[in-house]
Amino acid sequence: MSELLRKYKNKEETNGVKVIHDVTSENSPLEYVGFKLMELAPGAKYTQSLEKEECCIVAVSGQITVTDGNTIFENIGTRESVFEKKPTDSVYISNDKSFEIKATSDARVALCYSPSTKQLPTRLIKAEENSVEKRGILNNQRLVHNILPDSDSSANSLLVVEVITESANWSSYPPHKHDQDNLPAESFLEETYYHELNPRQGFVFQRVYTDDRTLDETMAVENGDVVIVPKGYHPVGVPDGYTSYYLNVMAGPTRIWKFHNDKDHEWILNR
Ligand SMILES: O=C(O)C[C@@H](O)[C@H](O)C(=O)CO
Repeated sequence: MSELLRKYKNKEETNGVKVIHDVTSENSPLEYVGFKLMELAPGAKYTQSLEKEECCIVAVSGQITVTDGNTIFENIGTRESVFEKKPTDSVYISNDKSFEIKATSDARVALCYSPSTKQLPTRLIKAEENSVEKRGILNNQRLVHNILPDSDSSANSLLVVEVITESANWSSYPPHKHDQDNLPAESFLEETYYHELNPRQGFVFQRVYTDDRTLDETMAVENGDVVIVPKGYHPVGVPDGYTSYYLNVMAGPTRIWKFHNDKDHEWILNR
């Protein structure tokens, strides 16, 4: 199996907390992006003391209460399923701070990390503050919820976005990459994809490839899987009958999303 694909595995529960995914710089090729996906039973608590990394806590589904020890955000999270197709609440916590998450219902929570040294204020990113975009035409249509876009200076490095792609459509398409630290032409951003499918037995295909094809992997991605994109183009194709959701975390040396389309496929934009 590809080293870029992390399968969903039903993990053992410790005090109501299941850590389903834990992508770190120690166990992946990523330097700038860390990603954790947890399932919490009602009443379960997860605490963490951040060192030199910032964290964006996304209430993927269900409700949670989050505190950094000073401020408390109670019962945040707006949906029971990502397929309600509405934005959710998130909390930004800066490096060298601690936080506690308490589930107030069954909850799925994403923790998005990136190295950081400059302290910034804790911030509740309310669902209604997400900018919502409809992108694409024909069979390339998707719905985007911008949680932490580069236009929002609440974070030092993290960029966080959700994408819903309808049945028989493509997203992250035409294929684009952001793996050269060469602004203003292109930025270097690593990326993770956390995928969900509706109905849940579905799958999508995600290809990760470079121009010279020294990296060229096409993965069958199922509900709950994570795909790691250290570099290269990374399009997603969704089969007929299934709706795709993914949560992207991006980070790199400069907090700008400046991508480069694969020239061979850019023509699809001009139909
Ligand atoms: O527009 C899309 O289809 C979503 C992608 O841009 C996705 O967020 C990504 O690949 C970011 O680099």
